[in-house]
Amino acid sequence: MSGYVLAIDQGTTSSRAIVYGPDARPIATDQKEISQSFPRPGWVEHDGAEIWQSVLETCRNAIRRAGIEARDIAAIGIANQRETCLIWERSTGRPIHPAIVWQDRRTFNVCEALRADGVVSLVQDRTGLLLDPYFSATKLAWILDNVEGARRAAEAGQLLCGTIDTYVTWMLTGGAVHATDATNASRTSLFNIRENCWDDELLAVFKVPKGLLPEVRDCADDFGQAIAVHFGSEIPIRALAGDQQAALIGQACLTPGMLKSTYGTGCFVVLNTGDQIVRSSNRLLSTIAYRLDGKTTYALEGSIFMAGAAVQWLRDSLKLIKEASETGPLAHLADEQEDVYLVPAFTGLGAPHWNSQARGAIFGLTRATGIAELSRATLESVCYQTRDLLEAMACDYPMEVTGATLRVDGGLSGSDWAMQALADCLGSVIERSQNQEATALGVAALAGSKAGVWPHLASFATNWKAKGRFTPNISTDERARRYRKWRAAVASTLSYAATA
Ligand SMILES: Nc1ncnc2c1ncn2[C@@H]1O[C@H](COP(=O)(O)OP(=O)(O)O)[C@@H](O)[C@H]1O
Ligand SMILES: O=P(O)(O)OC[C@H](O)CO
Repeated sequence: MSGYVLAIDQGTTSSRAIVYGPDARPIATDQKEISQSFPRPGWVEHDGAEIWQSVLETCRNAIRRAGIEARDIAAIGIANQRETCLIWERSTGRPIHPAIVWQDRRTFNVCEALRADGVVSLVQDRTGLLLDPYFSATKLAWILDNVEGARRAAEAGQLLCGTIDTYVTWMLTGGAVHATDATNASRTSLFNIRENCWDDELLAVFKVPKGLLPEVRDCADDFGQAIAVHFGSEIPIRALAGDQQAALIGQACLTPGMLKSTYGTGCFVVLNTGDQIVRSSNRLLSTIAYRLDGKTTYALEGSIFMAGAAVQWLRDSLKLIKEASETGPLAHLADEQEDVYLVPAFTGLGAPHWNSQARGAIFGLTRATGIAELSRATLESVCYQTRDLLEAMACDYPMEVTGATLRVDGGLSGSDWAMQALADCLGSVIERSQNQEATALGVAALAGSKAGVWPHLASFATNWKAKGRFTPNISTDERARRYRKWRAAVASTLSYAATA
């Protein structure tokens, strides 16, 4: 065994595997898109078997490309899209229903009924989350209630459940380990973030049997061995973390007050709040940033459902572009006189609005509006939503919105045009990490340090470097004018959603 680390990043749009060398530099990577299905309006599903196959294949390809053997790998770390969950048969590993994805809104009515039962403050107090279909609990209960015989089989101990990290670990270990980490557990609505345990009262409220749930461990911990049949020899699994929390570590935001913004399918701003659970008055989430050696570090999070997904809408639904990367150059060509605003509330609006009923809207269309202007409005919508989050965060925690520095990563952060627009929108400096794959790096750092082949996490803070830097380039008045228009567009969208 030498100091190589294999990071798995199982995201909403794709699975990635990256092999890092002993010096923590990426040396080989592989990526495979996974399909998403939308069986009904507001429903979003993944095929669990496809997820598993894509993870296996990308890992094998990355190891081969790295020119190493499985026995050279000291540890595997797994980061994953959070909240998305599965229930599978204990005996075969076969999921009994497609994974219900974090974006899925099918349990809206269940949440409304629970709201009427008065459990909102119980959920908020114990979990730091809001009562919303976004989180896993109502999704798990939905599967149990809608797959014939599932509740009975669950009570008989024949089924197991988990978020994607747990399923991948189960499959990698050949069914030997049923575990998750504290960050993923904190996104289920079933985990008490103060007591650090599954909460019996919440399990009863959401009707999820405790026997289905995985054991909760530290983020850097012993998660067993990937069995030899997968890669030729056993590889220890030494870290699990939700992708946004892994990116917080990959961006070296390891001290209270540091924050990052990740632009993948959605956008997630996560602020490290240290050992303090900061309760938001602005509908942000209090959540677990990481748990190491039994010590929990907390975070405040703002979640936007549509960032890169809005770009995918231009590509896949409107078919205006062939590649996501076309949007930046197109936006650059947009007519400055056109003042178009897109509110991408395709599955409702996330933080700070949390409105499940809102739907997308475009404002300011003229006969001259074309692909360029729509591309610009799409990329700008991501920037304005980020500002909405930061404005809300600054009311809960002492920090600057304008004049600060924001670390960014994720697929969409690769767009220079979008990152310049973000700097203009916030009036802040945007620093793009030299490791755009901050999620994979973060979970590799956890696994490598646990396996003892990489230095302690703290050294990441001193080695962190920006590769791209974007500084604001518009006047204060123009920034204020555009943001006013955006807020008016959101207000109109919400008011339309409220119309019976
Ligand atoms: N150059 C680009 N310009 C605009 N959007 C991009 C660009 N590159 C990637 N994206 C968007 O970023 C998303 C992919 O980012 P990624 O971090 O891989 O997401 P995830 O982890 O959610 O699978 C896609 O939704 C894609 O539309
Ligand atoms: O797939 P991503 O990277 O957009 O992340 C999804 C989030 O973890 C959902 O909470």
